[in-house]
Amino acid sequence: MRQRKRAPGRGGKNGTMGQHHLTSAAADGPAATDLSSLALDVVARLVAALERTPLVAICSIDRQGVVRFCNEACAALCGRDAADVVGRPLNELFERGARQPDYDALIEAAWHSGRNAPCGDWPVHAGGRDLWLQSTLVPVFHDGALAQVVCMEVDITARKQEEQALVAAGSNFRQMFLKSGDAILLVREGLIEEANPAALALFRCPHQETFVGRRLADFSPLQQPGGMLSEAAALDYQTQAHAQGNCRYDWRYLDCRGNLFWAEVLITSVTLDHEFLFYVLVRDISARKNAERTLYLAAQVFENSRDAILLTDRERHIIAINRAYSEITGFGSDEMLGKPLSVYRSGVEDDSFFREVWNQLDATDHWQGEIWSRRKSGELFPAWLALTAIRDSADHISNYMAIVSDITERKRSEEHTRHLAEHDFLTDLPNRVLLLDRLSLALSTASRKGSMLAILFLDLDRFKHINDTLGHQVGDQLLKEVAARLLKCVRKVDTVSRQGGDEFVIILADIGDIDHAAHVAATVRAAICQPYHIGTHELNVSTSIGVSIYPSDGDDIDTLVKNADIAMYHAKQSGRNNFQFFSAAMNERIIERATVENGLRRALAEGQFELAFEPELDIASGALVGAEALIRWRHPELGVLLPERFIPVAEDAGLMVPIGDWVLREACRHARAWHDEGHPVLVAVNLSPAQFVQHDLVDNVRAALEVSGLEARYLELELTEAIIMKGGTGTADTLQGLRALGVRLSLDDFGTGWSRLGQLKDYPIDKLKIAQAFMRNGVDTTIIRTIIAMARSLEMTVIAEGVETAEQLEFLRGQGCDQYQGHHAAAAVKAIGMDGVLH
Ligand SMILES: Nc1nc2c(ncn2[C@@H]2O[C@H](COP(=O)(O)OP(=O)(O)OP(=O)(O)O)[C@@H](O)[C@H]2O)c(=O)[nH]1
Repeated sequence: MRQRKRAPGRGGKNGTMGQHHLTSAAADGPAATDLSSLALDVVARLVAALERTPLVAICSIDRQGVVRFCNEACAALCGRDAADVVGRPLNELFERGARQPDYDALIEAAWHSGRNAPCGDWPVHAGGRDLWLQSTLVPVFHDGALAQVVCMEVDITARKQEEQALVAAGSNFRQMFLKSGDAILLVREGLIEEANPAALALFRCPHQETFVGRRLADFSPLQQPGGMLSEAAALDYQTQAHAQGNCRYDWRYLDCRGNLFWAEVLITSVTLDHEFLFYVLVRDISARKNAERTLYLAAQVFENSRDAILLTDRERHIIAINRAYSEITGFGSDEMLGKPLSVYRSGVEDDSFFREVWNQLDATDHWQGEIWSRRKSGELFPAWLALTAIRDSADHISNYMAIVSDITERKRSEEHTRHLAEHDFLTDLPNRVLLLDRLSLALSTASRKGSMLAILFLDLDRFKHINDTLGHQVGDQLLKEVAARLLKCVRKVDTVSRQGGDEFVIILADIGDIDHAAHVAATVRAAICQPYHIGTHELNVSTSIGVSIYPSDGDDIDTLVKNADIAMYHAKQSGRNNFQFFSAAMNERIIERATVENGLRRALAEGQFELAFEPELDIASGALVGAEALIRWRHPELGVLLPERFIPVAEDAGLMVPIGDWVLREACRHARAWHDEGHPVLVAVNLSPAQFVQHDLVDNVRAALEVSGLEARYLELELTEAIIMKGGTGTADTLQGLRALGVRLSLDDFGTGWSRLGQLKDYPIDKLKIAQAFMRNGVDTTIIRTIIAMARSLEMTVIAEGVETAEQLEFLRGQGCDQYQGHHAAAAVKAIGMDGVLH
């Protein structure tokens, strides 16, 4: 047995107390003498092992509780040398606090019973540390008597701490499990083992038992929204969780009341004692899913809307456009985003329009209306624009949304529908509805302007006969052709409508006088009478027309139409193929005009016109210097008619050119005859405006001179101021052309209409005729004086018309007037026997 030197302690005399004690115990025991040296050696080794074992702290105490032996581990546990431990009370080395009495009782029991005390865990303060010790008390006998109690202490502090930590952790997790807002389920071998209160609430299950023992798949619909079977999908996720430790996914569950809800699931795979568990965390995300769905739907609506949608920021800069916007306008996102909304205005509506729009939008958050929009190609299209202001949570406008609907088609179809409603299907003329509308407009315009309008009511004559003999189809074609002809007879401002059947109504807007209406009625009648070629048929048809005039025949629509209808009935009664005015007086006037017009044509052909001559005398010498040719119509029934009776009709009927031509030739012929008789007198011929606009006036004058053999200087052409005022370069050219022939030009009726006296000197005028008006009612001396002075300064001859008295003549003479004409001149000519010259 190896001996080790040890420092002497209070409890020992020579070195290691334990060795000494045990050795002595072995040497002193009754069996010691019997032990062989081998046995002694074994005991010694065991004692040494006990003394040095680090696992168990061993000490022994005497009946007073004082330590008599301790091994190295025990000394280390006390934080002292072994020598310092031996001799100290055990309770001083290992303080057991409140449980000390229990421990003391155990020791006492051991001493009394001589039996081992049960092993126990004790919290102990030793060596300055708090420890957990597992203590065992073993009584040791010596010579049959209980000599010591051996205390064996195993330091279990680390294990105890671990156990406590585990308990603490377990408690925390439990708390978390119970109080978690998320549903947590523990699944063992595919079956739910436990569910927390949040799970019960989420799945609306009344008890744990509803869950326990069931599969999670029992709380899912058969299929998930993606179409997969729930069971197969769940298995997939579990496999993933096994492989990766956990797996997160969205899932559609079915609660205990049969309602579906969305959840986010975190499934964690846990392995415990070779068993697989799933820790399933279920969080209700219905609200999020709904929001996602709403967002998704909003995005879908935005993108798939057939209307163009455009979003702007608060400053009205474009931040998004949808596909339809690009399709409708042709503008892509790259061209639109970031640009101000105003850049894409069509330009049709002005700034003030859009100011109003934005004012209303900012006030009420909405505006909608029709505008013109422009495509990238530049094409304009009608659009319905709906603007909405979008507000943030603080109620401030954060964005604007514009929805632009292309309403081109709608407009077109509305237009088409309206057209169908307002037009006659056969002729496409306005029908009665549109006619009344137009008539109402025309009437209010006429009433405002104080003008006249006419209504022509037409009905084809014996149209039924065509239908009956040739069939409706031919009748229809005829009606179409009639419509086309009617349109050609009127101006754009007039309206031609079909009332139905073979009746048509024409509105002639803003007519100057009833002659205009009569003229159109006559033109229409003539146009309808022209033969029609329909298929193989040549047809002749006539029409009867009734005319009413606003305001004289009525001032409202119904009266005017009714009266035109009555007038049309009269036309039918009067033998058809004619027109009648509603008012008898007008009818008479129109009939007279028609009679005159027809008579004029005959008069030209039959030579019923004559010329009378009014002499023109030189004031100074009293000599006959010329004669003005004046036309007369020797009417077979009415006798001699003065120009006032027939010239206006001739002008309207376009007869002034042939009549004027006749006058010109006849006057030249007369003048030449006077010359041949030895009277070199000048002849004056009035030109009408109609002649003046003729291109061949100069040629006609030349021809008249040539045919008659009259020298040009003896022909004087009288123009009116109106002719010169109306004329442009054409007038000046014609005047120059006439002047070049050598004829003289005089200005008739001077002083009544001339507004630009300055122009006078630009025209080759030889003579001014002071208007007769200045001679009537006494003499307007100022004007006559002015005209004479002006003629003088322009070196023109001046002649006064309508001179009736010697006083007038004297006045003119006093003013230096050159010539005169009128009754006084005629009388003078008679007196000197010259009147015969002019016949
Ligand atoms: N082809 C054709 N005929 C029509 C249409 N609408 C009405 N009619 C016929 O037009 C004819 C009109 O006849 P009326 O105006 O009454 O008599 P009319 O034969 O013209 O004789 P008067 O008017 O007295 O001169 C009738 O025979 C109708 O059947 C149509 O759309 N097409």
